[in-house]
Amino acid sequence: MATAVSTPRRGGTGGRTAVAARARGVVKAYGAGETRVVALDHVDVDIARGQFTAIMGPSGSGKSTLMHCLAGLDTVTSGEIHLDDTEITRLKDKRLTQLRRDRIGFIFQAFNLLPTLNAIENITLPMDIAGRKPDEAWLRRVVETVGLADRLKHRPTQLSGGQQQRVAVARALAARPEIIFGDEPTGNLDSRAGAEVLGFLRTSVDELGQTIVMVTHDPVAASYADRVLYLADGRIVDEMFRPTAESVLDRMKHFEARGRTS
Ligand SMILES: Nc1ncnc2c1ncn2[C@@H]1O[C@H](COP(=O)(O)OP(=O)(O)OP(=O)(O)O)[C@@H](O)[C@H]1O
Repeated sequence: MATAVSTPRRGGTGGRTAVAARARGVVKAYGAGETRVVALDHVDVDIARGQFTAIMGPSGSGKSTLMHCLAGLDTVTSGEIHLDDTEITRLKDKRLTQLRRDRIGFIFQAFNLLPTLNAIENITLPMDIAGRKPDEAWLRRVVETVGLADRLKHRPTQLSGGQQQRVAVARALAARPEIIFGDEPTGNLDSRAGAEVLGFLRTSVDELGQTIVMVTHDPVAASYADRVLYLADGRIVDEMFRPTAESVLDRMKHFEARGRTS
């Protein structure tokens, strides 16, 4: 398959499009001449609002590049990316920085917490920097959703890895971004702590209406998503809805076997 798109429509989404982000004809090439690498090769994709989407594929297939382009962290070589009605591929640096700050949340493999700040200070830091006052009721709900209510005064070193990543999840959720991007958010966690964080991401989609896009290698992590996109050689080659760990693993084996015979 060449595309993973749906028709944008409105209604029941508070006036926003039902597609939170979309890519059309996106090409991303690094280098030039003999060292040119095409990381994304004409990718078309729609990311549905209020859904949890996982991006999978072999190492080097373009997962991180796609996430970075969708999130405005990297520029595209050609093609368009829209966040709701904003074409981010047209924005100058300053506007793009503002857009990332105001409309997008990030969770990375490294928790990226400031060691001198306690949990609640880390959670509200991006809003403090932006000069925005947190919505207290929302903040309480987020903190309760990720199970941190009794850990708010703890510094990162006083928290387990799983708890630190929950702080990072709460930090991403606190500003109510339109979309959260996660790059292997459970990559540094043991399976129990990883399951907890994934459970909270799932809850934030189901109960808080959050839109999440997550890059992962892990079929168990992908099984928390509503939809899995498969990349190979910079193209979207398949997608799966309502995945289970078994069905994702089966699909991965299929691609690996095909990769060996092609
Ligand atoms: N800054 C860069 N300069 C040159 N090539 C790059 C750069 N970033 C990525 N690439 C290349 O683009 C391709 C896609 O890389 P990308 O990191 O998106 O893959 P990935 O699927 O996320 O891989 P992994 O699972 O190993 O993290 C790879 O061939 C990679 O070597």
